[in-house]
Amino acid sequence: MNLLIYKTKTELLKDLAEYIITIGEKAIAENDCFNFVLTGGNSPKELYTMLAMDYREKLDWTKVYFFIGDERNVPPGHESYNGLMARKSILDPLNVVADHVFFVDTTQAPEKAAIEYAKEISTHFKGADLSFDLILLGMGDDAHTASLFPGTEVLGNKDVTVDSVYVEKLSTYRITFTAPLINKAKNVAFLVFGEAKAEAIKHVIEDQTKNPELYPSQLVDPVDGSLTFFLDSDAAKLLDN
Ligand SMILES: O=C1O[C@H](COP(=O)(O)O)[C@@H](O)[C@H](O)[C@H]1O
Repeated sequence: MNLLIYKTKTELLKDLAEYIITIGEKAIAENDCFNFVLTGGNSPKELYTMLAMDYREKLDWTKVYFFIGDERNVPPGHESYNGLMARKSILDPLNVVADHVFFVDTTQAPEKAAIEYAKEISTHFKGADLSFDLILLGMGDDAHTASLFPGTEVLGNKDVTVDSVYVEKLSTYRITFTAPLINKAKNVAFLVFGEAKAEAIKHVIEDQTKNPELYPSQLVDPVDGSLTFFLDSDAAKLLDN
């Protein structure tokens, strides 16, 4: 596990953008494409805008395939739809073509949407291992990541797939990568900033006895890949070192 702590969010985002470009270049050099999973929520918006503006000449974006690690069960045009945020902040500004974007079809029932999304991913990987080049993750202040929320059934899903989950405290369904699918990735990076996440991050990184039912981000532990936490000093303020 790599732990990177930055004084400011701006320094963090710049370094994370460069890390993404490095991984993208390597993937394209090796396989002629970069399979990149985006995180949702608020935290990545500035990063995505930065990639689309300041890094548009730094990578061959026509070779990138974009996925989303979790989705809210709202129509695709809804302001809470993670894919819409991605569209506005990075995909449209980079003129990414439709067949390089894999988003969850929430016009279907959540169970069906999850099954269809898993199928689309499998088809894209043409029967090979479902190992993304990079999965970017955020984390909520309750230590959820993707839509792996505390106390939910999906935490026990051992399949390398996409699942639907009812999140009681939000009274809604979500569609999410399972932990085993995340853990297949070649690289996983957490983007976490702000004081509100300090306590959760302390549990996720430092707890000797893991309790993923309470802190689901503890489930993230790539089998063969790298795991890097990009934190600002506020999110890292309760860490021992
Ligand atoms: O609901 C979600 O929350 C997490 C964290 O979001 P943030 O707004 O605190 O950055 C996010 O990683 C996930 O993709 C999203 O659906």
